[in-house]
Amino acid sequence: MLFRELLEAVEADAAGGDLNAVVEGIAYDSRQVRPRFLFVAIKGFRADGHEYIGEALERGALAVVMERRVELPPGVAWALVPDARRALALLSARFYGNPSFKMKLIGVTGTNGKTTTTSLIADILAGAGCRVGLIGTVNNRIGDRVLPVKHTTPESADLQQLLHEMVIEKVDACVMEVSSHALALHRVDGSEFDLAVFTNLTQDHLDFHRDMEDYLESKLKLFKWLGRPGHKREAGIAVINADDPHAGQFIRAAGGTVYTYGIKNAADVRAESISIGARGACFGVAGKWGRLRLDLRITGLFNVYNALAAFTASAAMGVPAEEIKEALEKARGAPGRFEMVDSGQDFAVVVDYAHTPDGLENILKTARKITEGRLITVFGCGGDRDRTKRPLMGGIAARYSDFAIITSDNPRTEDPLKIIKEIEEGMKTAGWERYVTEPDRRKAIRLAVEMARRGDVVVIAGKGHEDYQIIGTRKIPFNDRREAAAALKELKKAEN
Ligand SMILES: CC(=O)N[C@H]1[C@@H](OP(=O)(O)OP(=O)(O)OC[C@H]2O[C@@H](n3ccc(=O)[nH]c3=O)[C@H](O)[C@@H]2O)O[C@H](CO)[C@@H](O)[C@@H]1O[C@H](C)C(=O)N[C@@H](C)C(=O)N[C@H](CCC(=O)O)C(=O)O
Ligand SMILES: Nc1ncnc2c1ncn2[C@@H]1O[C@H](COP(=O)(O)OP(=O)(O)OP(=O)(O)O)[C@@H](O)[C@H]1O
Ligand SMILES: N[C@H](CCC[C@H](N)C(=O)O)C(=O)O
Ligand SMILES: [Mg+2]
Repeated sequence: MLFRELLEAVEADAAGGDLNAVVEGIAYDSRQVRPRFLFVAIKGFRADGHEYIGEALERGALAVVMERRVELPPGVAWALVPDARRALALLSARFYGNPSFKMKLIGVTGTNGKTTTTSLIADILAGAGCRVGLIGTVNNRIGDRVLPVKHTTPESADLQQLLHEMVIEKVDACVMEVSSHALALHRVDGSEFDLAVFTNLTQDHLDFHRDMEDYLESKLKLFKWLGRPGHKREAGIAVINADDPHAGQFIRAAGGTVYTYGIKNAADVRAESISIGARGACFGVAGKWGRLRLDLRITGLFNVYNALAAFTASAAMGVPAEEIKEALEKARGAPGRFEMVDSGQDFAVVVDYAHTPDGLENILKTARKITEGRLITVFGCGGDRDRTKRPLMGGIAARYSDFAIITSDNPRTEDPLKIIKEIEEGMKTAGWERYVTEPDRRKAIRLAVEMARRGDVVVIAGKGHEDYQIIGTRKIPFNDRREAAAALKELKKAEN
């Protein structure tokens, strides 16, 4: 595509060089530049893409989009833009032919429940005969083809390329997780959503967002876009959790049609007569789309919310209630979310991805309901992430567990012992002493399994599906489910 045609997608302050240059690809990282590419220079948190323009040109870039003027060899096409991340998104959308216009695009945002809810919606739409794309934390999928992920929500250029591949592969609907980072950093600008779901807003990411207000503002963006004049889908749909204290703000922000779901407050779709069992949740759904009973294979009150969100979104898109029921009752949810590790032992071992105060509270409340003996919690907190959630999670573990083992999550570049100490503060504030610390996650899991007796429940929280542990800048293979299974196997050997 000609550079000048691409530029129609952005409001450039100035442009020059060979505007008729034919751009064959777009890169935001100099190391990914190939001959005849456009390089977009982003001033990041750690590095400044403008410093890498030289390297991009050496690799064959023929055009550069930048926020500040950098001397370029004559002839190289260029444009100056006020916000390079936004420009990257709009240029990429145009380069790939605005793929989001060619399918139904469903975005799910919220602190917790995005992966689970997107996977449920994807199952329902696939059951209804759609070819489905999925974008999120665990993996990206085009139909049955599974692709690896770097982020929950990809950088805009990667996202547009992926959506373009989905168009080629005749995807009817793409369901994607939209993280607050993505909204704040313009990764989904240029993607137009038909439907947006809000799950909940609780504390997380205060390392990145100034405060909760700033976190909320970024999530609201997804809803402000819906159904606005000029938006290609003037009839956008918003699906909102009526029980979240921020529901009103989302409802007011949303354009298009709003549907709410909930358990406590008045809502268009409500769950009633809920029973939470070890192997699943069972409840009635009543409201706008009639009345039916759901017998799910996933459990916990939070999964009742996720299922309600998926139900409401799919019903609003026209999937018949009976088809939704069939798909939801078969669904296994996302891997590493309340996943039981069962080797025939007489206590339960649950691996879960809870890594926020609210997530941990929910999972432990659910675990409590199925615990006859003691609830033993193994958890840590990620390094280089929101520090203020550490003592809160310590306090929550203290409130719901009979015993806790504080260990390492992904310490990244922080000192694991320092992270553990910050978690411990929460236990100390609660005046609770029934815990030990064990920075080696493998040993911590073994210890929990060795301690467990008949009727106990061991919850291993924080890493869920992750198959690695990030220590320093190294990513080493590590898998909670496999570690728990290995610990159980050893226990059996020792008993025989
Ligand atoms: C906080 C955050 O989201 N940071 C993202 C941001 O990084 P940054 O601004 O620090 O980038 P930088 O390293 O300063 O580099 C600036 C620019 O120079 C370029 N560069 C750099 C080096 C070089 O040799 N050449 C070059 O061109 C880089 O490609 C980049 O374009 O832009 C980068 C390029 O897209 C992202 O990779 C990076 O994600 C980092 C790695 C990250 O960990 N993000 C996490 C927190 C995240 O996004 N998480 C959310 C989910 C959270 C949740 O829901 O729980 C997600 O959506 O995954
Ligand atoms: N609706 C919910 N409300 C509160 N907690 C939830 C909810 N759904 C799931 N959880 C908890 O949060 C954990 C993460 O769930 P899930 O992966 O679906 O969320 P996510 O929003 O995709 O997380 P991430 O931001 O890391 O991508 C689960 O393992 C569970 O402990
Ligand atoms: N998307 C979240 C995942 C956190 C998972 C947890 N295991 C951790 O590493 O903190 C993040 O990047 O903050
Ligand atoms: Mg997720």
